[in-house]
Amino acid sequence: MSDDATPVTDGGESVADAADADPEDSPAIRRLADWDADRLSDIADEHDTPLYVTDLDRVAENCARLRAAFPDADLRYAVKANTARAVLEAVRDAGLGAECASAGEVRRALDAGFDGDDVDYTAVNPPERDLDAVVEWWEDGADLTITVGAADTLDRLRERGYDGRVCVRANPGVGAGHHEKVRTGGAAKFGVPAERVAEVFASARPDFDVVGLHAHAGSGIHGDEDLAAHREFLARVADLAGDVGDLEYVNVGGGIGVPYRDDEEPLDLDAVAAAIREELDGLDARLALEPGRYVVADAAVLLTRVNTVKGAPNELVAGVDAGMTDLLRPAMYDAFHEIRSLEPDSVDREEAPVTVAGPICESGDTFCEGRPLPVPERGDLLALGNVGAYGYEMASTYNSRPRPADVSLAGELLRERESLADLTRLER
Ligand SMILES: Cc1ncc(COP(=O)(O)O)c(C=O)c1O
Ligand SMILES: N[C@@H](CCCC[NH3+])C(=O)O
Repeated sequence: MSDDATPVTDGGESVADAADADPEDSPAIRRLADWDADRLSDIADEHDTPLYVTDLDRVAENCARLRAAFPDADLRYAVKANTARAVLEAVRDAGLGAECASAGEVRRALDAGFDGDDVDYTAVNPPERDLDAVVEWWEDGADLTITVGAADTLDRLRERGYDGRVCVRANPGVGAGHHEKVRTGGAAKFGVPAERVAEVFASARPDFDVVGLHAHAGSGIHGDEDLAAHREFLARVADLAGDVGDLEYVNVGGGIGVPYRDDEEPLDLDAVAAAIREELDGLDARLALEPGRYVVADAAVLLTRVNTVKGAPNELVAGVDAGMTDLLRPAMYDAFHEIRSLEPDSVDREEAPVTVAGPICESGDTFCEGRPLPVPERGDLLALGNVGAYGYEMASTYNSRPRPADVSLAGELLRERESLADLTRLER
């Protein structure tokens, strides 16, 4: 990496704000047990459940720790992880840019005040209307970068008269991440195959301002096996960057994982940074990263109330008012989320294996099966941890369930609860 690399956003006041969050003092992970049960209970009483509660200060702290570990890198928050405007503003104030997966995310980023030149649009098989919109905003002065993963996309940009900044996404053939469905590095739909990268760069250079090489291994990289795969990914990216040369930056994507279980240790960010530096050593280009999960995962909890308790002591089922429509990750990836009873007397209750299940008509609508928890009672308030990333964002209205509300820990309404009327608003 070049020594004169500079942060993507001017240091200025906003970076100082993130530094105010004091990365030294902020723990590497905020455990579910660290949330103030009384505060969460009050918020649930006021706003009802199911309810996301988001700690915007924690978002700033996470940004500050990233900045401390990668002082010279272009950091672009992957907006898809959590698009709440207040979250985007916290990230912007912390001095990070925005990485966007669609025209909709680009619009959200611009509306949240990101400068156009701090915005990347990662165009994966981009729909016509997304390209139309993004090129229009570029013509209107948003000097964004479009990350392109296919020669076809370059042609479609040429047809639209776009000659702005382009970053070419390579598929280095190796992926990493918490589940096969989120390992993008080797999946054919993403990026230009390694053997065609040089050719695509050569064809793009006369027509666009080609600024970078991009690759993304996958999401939720955590644990030794993943880190080893990520190393291999980085080595391949470095080779490709060496082959194409003359780059402003090499973007190694997102993917920094967080621990979801209480007994898992958080990643050592400095070690991750050192591995990246080692593998990319000698390249005359800035480093760019686009973390999503790391910024927001532990900044939110999902509150839900028990409405049904049934079953024999050894097969207790706690029926709750949140379901896979509010938090899809357990149903989709068998993802583990900690569950904590927020009832003051729960510490005095016996523990038993409990299945926590939602109101949806599928057996997959289960947050845990037979997990040791204090014996639940109807009306109990439960919290699910680490839901800030890909929690609310993957919520749906399946079974005609309105999406939940999202409230900041300070009590500000970030996203209203959907109403029954909202469910039919688009019908004609
Ligand atoms: C291109 C790209 N960049 C960044 C990210 C963010 O990943 P994560 O939230 O794991 O950091 C993703 C999601 O996997 C992605 O697809
Ligand atoms: N939605 C996934 C992450 C996908 C990342 C986007 N490429 C999850 O919840 O883990």
